[in-house]
Amino acid sequence: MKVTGFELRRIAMPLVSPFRTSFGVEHDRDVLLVRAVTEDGAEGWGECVAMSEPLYSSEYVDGAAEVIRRFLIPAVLSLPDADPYQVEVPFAKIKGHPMAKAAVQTALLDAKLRIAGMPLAAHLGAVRDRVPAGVSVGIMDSIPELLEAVEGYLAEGYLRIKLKIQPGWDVEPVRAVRERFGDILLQVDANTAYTLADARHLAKLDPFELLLMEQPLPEDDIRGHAELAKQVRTPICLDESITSARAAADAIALGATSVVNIKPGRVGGYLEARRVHDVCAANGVPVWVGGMLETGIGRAANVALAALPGCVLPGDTSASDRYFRRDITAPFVLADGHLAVPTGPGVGVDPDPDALAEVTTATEWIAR
Ligand SMILES: O=C(O)CCC(=O)N[C@@H](C(=O)O)c1ccccc1
Repeated sequence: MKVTGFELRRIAMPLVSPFRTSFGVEHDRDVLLVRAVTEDGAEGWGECVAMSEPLYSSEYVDGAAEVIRRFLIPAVLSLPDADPYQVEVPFAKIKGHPMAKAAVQTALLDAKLRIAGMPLAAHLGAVRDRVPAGVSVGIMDSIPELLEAVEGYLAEGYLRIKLKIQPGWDVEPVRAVRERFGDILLQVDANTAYTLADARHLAKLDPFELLLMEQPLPEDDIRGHAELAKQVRTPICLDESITSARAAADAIALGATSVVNIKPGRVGGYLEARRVHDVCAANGVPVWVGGMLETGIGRAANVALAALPGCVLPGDTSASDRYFRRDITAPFVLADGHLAVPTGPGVGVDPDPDALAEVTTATEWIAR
């Protein structure tokens, strides 16, 4: 597949409500989209999930744009065949920047699959035509406000609730939700906010029968998570720590995780995400697909990934209106608590030109 060039397009997507985590509050998304254009006029889209600031991981959107512009696109254009599998060779020589790499690789994968007329879900090995939807609920100013938000999401049909937690907002909110809503599927996400010294406190979550406790400790504290797993009954799920299939194998072998959140942007793309899925499946470790507040482009690809056999828990694949008043693609809409897996070639959705124009803040074309 010959690529004539790439478009880097920045869009500003206001969130329907502020989204607060242990590392900050998001009011809008400054998203970088990558569009690959091939010689015969086909195109493919990739969404970079890096946030505006390096708070979830070391990447941030301006930095990702620079790495894509200076290093990743030249690496692709230097290849005789801009194949998404083959770009992993020159990309491996560039250290880090998985979200930037994922955006470029996904644009190439989308183009290749559109040309072949193959849906991404089929290419990845999907076994379902719809996936159960979970929803992520941010840290709130009060417990009544939290209960109102959870009640609304359950009324919409979400099948799993994930509560963001941090020191000072953990046991009480979980207790309140469990007492109010009974035995719903419920889990928590700490985004690295605790240390091993908090083990006894985190064990206070055990009576609430949570599905999992996500990333309680810093992303590089694998030993700490293995130690914590011996002190709490709630299953540990890693997110930020799982940067590759090898990292997943190591964390599993060391007893640091018993569930894995797969995020393609965090591991460098959907091809490595499938490898993480396969390593976890080989070890009997359940996985689910996390989210980074994606637009319909990234959301479509995540829903395809969530249809793989090992994805046995509802993911953070929520409906578009969880975050956006108007998505740049046809909105993903909850149906009986599920999202339909796109059936079109590639990621299976296209940006609506008018919606895209409305939110575009910058665009640049980078050619051979
Ligand atoms: O539904 C979604 O897309 C968001 C799910 C979610 O909570 N993402 C969290 C996370 O740490 O997993 C996040 C929020 C903000 C920024 C980055 C990540």
